[in-house]
Amino acid sequence: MTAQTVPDEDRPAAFVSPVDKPLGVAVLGMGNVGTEVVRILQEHTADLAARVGAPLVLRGVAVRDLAKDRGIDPGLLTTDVHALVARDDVDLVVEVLGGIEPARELILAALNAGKSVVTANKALLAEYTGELAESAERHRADLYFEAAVAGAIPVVRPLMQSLAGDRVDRVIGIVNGTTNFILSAMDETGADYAETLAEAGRLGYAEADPTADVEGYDAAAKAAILASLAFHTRVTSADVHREGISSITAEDLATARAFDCTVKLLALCERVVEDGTERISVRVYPALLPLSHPLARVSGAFNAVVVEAEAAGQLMFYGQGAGGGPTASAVMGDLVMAARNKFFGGRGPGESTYAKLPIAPMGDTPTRYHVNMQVADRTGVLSAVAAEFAKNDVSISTVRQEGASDCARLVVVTHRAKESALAATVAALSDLEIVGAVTSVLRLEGTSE
Ligand SMILES: NC(=O)C1=CN([C@@H]2O[C@H](COP(=O)(O)OP(=O)(O)OC[C@H]3O[C@@H](n4cnc5c(N)ncnc54)[C@H](O)[C@@H]3O)[C@@H](O)[C@H]2O)C=CC1
Ligand SMILES: N[C@@H](CC=O)C(=O)O
Ligand code: NA
Repeated sequence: MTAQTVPDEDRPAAFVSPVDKPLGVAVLGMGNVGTEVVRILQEHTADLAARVGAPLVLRGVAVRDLAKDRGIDPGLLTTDVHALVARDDVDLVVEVLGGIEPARELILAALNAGKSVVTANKALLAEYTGELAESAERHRADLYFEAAVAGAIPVVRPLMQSLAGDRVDRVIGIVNGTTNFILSAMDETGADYAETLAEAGRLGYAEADPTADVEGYDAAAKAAILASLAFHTRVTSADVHREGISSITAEDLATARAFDCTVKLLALCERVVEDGTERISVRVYPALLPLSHPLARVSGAFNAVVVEAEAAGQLMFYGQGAGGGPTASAVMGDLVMAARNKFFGGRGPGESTYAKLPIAPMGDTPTRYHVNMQVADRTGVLSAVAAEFAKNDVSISTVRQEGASDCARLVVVTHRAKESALAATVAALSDLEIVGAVTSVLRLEGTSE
């Protein structure tokens, strides 16, 4: 397939370039995402040229193994990733290698040479956006990363551009496809945790090291990116409270169902105003969600992000958040935008961190809780348990008891309380002679109480 140039007569007069120079693209990495990016670049050459205003020409693809048949001209493949980025005929770099190094130094090398970069690398962005954005700014290049959060779903661009004139108060999302795939399968079919995780790997959803998915690191990186954009404040992974799904049991899912809820791994980014002081809370954990909540119906590898803004109200973004094709769709959207900017001159909006809001410690974060306990079924148990909640100023919403004798199960659902108050309550309950064990504590999100 040959690159096509848009005829001048088909372009608005202001956009006719005197030099119809093609734009050179380097793709770094040919795994799940890179393979799809290369396919789209090669199969949709004419459409892309028309949308950019100039042909996009693939100059090379960095791989680790030259011998592997990848269905493209082997002359495009190279293991010398640094030399590929440095080529004079490369104007735009797509980084889909993953990991911190060499991705970081390659992106910096590209930006320092004035080349625009599109990356899907949330792990890198959640640590180094500051350094990368500064280099992009200094060298008048674009740094785009729609694919880094919720794959194909447009959420970075809406936060950065569409909502630039509004005030975002809250972002709550399911932003990890692998864990949503696992939790949905465990909930809907009682599927086995380990087998479902392996299937997520086969389908191209899981990270190279799936610990990043199941322990919440991937969602925490995405939460850091979302919070930075939403609150105009630099937030890194270290600022995010993180818990994964590896401790979620079939019993937790059954309890959730008994309360008309399900369990989802949520990323929550909130503006918290207390005594006139504004802070932000950014956290990732598995939580109960009422089945009536729109995020409760998001199943499989799908992602969804709900944004609440002062003037816009509630917005919901939904779609495929993982997999080679959906992620490549977001990469290609960014690539077309970055290429248009290169061709016509100008840049897209860059990082905005002017607000510099402080991060609220997790202990100060208020939410609701389901506290599951094993108790003795004796007179006075309920009042003793209730007294510990009251002592710590944690108000009880409902109590449910199942079973009898020494292995009765008590589930206490609270109203909103601070994490530190709940932790003190749980410690006190565990010391009570009538409480055998506090078997699980799950947060309850998405209710108005
Ligand atoms: N797979 C998905 O659903 C999504 C992935 N992402 C991100 O996209 C990036 C790529 O993800 P995948 O394609 O799934 O990963 P992958 O592991 O399938 O592909 C990465 C490829 O880069 C190659 N590579 C790594 N270092 C290299 C080096 N120094 N030189 C040459 N080749 C090198 C690897 O051999 C591998 O083929 C990651 O940052 C990931 O977090 C983002 C959103 C969704
Ligand atoms: N491993 C990630 C891939 C997309 O970001 C996920 O499962 O969501
Ligand atoms: Na996205």
